[in-house]
Amino acid sequence: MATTTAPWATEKPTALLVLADGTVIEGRGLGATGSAVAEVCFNTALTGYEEILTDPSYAGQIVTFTFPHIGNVGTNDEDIEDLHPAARAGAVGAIFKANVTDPSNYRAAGHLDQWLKRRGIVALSGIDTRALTVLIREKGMPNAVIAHAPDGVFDIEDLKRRAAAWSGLIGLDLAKEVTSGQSSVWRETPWIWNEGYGEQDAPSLHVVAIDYGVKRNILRLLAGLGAKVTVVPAQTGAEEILAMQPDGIFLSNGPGDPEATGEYAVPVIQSLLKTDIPVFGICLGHQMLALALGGKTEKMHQGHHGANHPVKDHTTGKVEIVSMNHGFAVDADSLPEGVEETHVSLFDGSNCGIALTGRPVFSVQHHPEASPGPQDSHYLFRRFVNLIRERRGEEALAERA
Ligand SMILES: NC(=O)CC[C@H](N)C(=O)O
Repeated sequence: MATTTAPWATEKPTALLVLADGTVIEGRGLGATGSAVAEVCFNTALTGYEEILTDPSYAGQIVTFTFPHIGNVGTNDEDIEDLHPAARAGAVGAIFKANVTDPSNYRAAGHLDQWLKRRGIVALSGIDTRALTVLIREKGMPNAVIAHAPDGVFDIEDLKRRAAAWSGLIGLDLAKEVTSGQSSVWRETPWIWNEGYGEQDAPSLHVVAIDYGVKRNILRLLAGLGAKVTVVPAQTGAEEILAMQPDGIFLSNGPGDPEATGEYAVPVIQSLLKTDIPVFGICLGHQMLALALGGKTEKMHQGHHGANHPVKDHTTGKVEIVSMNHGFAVDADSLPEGVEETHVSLFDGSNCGIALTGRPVFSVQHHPEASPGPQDSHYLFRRFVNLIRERRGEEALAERA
């Protein structure tokens, strides 16, 4: 029988979180044994831990869940978000407050502990996640090593050295680590209650999605709106993409520093922008579109990771509650003339969307595909498909279903 009480009175710690400043936090180990060095962030979503941990944008990160009870709905094979699960792109570590209980849910196929082991995610439970969250809010996202040893034996000085020596996410191109090795066609459509995922039959338009670490639900939503989606590796050249005769080009989310990834992605995006093909970017794709247009990105203090962030769409005046996962942001003041700021975070005023004036090119910082999170922003996929339909002389879909 799993326990949910803090075990320290009677147990030896079997996991440690060692921060780059030498702070050592003791917990109970679960998931993979061994250690991982990464940046620690916190995510405030109440549900969707499997989708969060398999979001490739979390590569190079350890996720602290502020929601105290994680794991009680178990795991299944449907709620994964990375395109190539064998490659295990996503978070390298996870931190929970309560110790993980046995699963209780009709969709559960397994226990979170076993699932974390299979995914190679090192995890720790039984700590004061509020205190860690306050620390991140005050000091910013720390670099750290998370270590799990079932016998409780650790070389703490070595862990401290490794945490302090890690370069951090600034300057790291992680998209090349998580992108597809080859092109593929995506046909799965969104999940429907009691039916599961669907299969596309007759796509009417073609979208090429550049995979910097794409989430599956983005591809499902595009497929559900009638797009045949060809997913191409991050380093695919513009000529090769244009030879596929896309009706639209999608720039995906992904991990790491947009400036580092931009080294090869920006020239490709700049070439694609010379055509009149509609372009839509999400998160890392948004940041790289901004870089391609001459803007700048910067590292954030604590980042935005959750499923309850209010964002205002200036083009309609409406507020949407969105899913977010980013530690870098576009500096709105750096945007050149001809690039409008379309969306803004109502938490801190940071940039959440841009569009090229008079052109079918736009992107957002948040995650309109949710998974997990609210579906308020699904309309952005329809906005993209409508730009494609307009260029093809077809009637627009209603922006909200
Ligand atoms: N979800 C994403 O695409 C994240 C983009 C980028 N890696 C960031 O942290 O800001």
